[in-house]
Amino acid sequence: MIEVRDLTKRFGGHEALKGVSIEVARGSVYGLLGPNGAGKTTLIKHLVGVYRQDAGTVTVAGRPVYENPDVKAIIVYIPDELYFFSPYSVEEAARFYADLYPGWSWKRYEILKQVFAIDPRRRITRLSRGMQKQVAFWLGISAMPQVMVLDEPVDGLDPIMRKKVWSLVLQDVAERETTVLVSSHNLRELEDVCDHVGILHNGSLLLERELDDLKSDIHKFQMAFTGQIPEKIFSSGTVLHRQQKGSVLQIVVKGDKEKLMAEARQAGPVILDVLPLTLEEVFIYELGGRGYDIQGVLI
Ligand SMILES: Nc1ncnc2c1ncn2[C@@H]1O[C@H](COP(=O)(O)OP(=O)(O)OP(=O)(O)O)[C@@H](O)[C@H]1O
Repeated sequence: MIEVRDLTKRFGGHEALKGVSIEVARGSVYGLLGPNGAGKTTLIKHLVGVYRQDAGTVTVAGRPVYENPDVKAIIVYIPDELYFFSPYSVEEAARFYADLYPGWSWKRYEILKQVFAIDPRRRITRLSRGMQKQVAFWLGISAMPQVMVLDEPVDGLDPIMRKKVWSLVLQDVAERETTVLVSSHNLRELEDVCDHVGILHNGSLLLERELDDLKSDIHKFQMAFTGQIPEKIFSSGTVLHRQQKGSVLQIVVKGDKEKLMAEARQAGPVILDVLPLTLEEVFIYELGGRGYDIQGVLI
């Protein structure tokens, strides 16, 4: 649904994107992670047709986005810094959206009134930042888009509203196969909602993976030994991390779980556990193994 190929963007002498390629299939949620200045917003602004690329291609539903109103009519963009026309009430903004988006549903708008509980006669610019974000989702979801592009979407929302907003978006993904690209600094926020993630750093994609895969081929073994801890336990996988405390060994290995389990048993531990890994740990070990200090890349 979303296809970005070798995207390059320069601002004066600064190369903000250096040949980035990503693909987001219909009905999936792609998380774009990266520290400040990595290029997330720049990439997003290409996806929604604000910027024209210096090189590469950017297509949504098979068509270029830049200067293409037909494609823009299927995309809802919720930016980090919201902008609303100052005299508009929620109701007036809804009428504006209804004209802009062919898929707009007044029925949905009415249903979502109960969720957001904001008086639609209120002028949007007089609402708090978090309430303005809620209005952006209220209108965005009512527009029935095929694609949602969300830049730091839940920043400024309280925890209950974060959950509500994500559940509405994910419901749309499940029922209407909406395609979502979401940017964030926060790995934990994305862990529960994305099925793919990409890490952008200094204008390049460091890593791009399917979450299930990412978690399924890295394993953390905890073993306790009565005697000497063997130097080498695994011969089939790649050891990403090893920590020994007294008689307990924690070892993070990439490889086939069954084979690794057999090798671990062979070493003769008195206790053997496979511990669950968070996405953050997976990234720490994956990128650490490639010479990156993840702490400097993500929070
Ligand atoms: N309009 C612009 N003119 C000049 N430089 C820009 C412009 N927009 C972005 N940049 C530069 O491009 C780089 C990427 O910026 P971008 O806003 O895409 O990062 P980001 O990953 O979204 O960061 P953040 O997490 O802080 O929002 C930065 O070095 C930034 O200074």
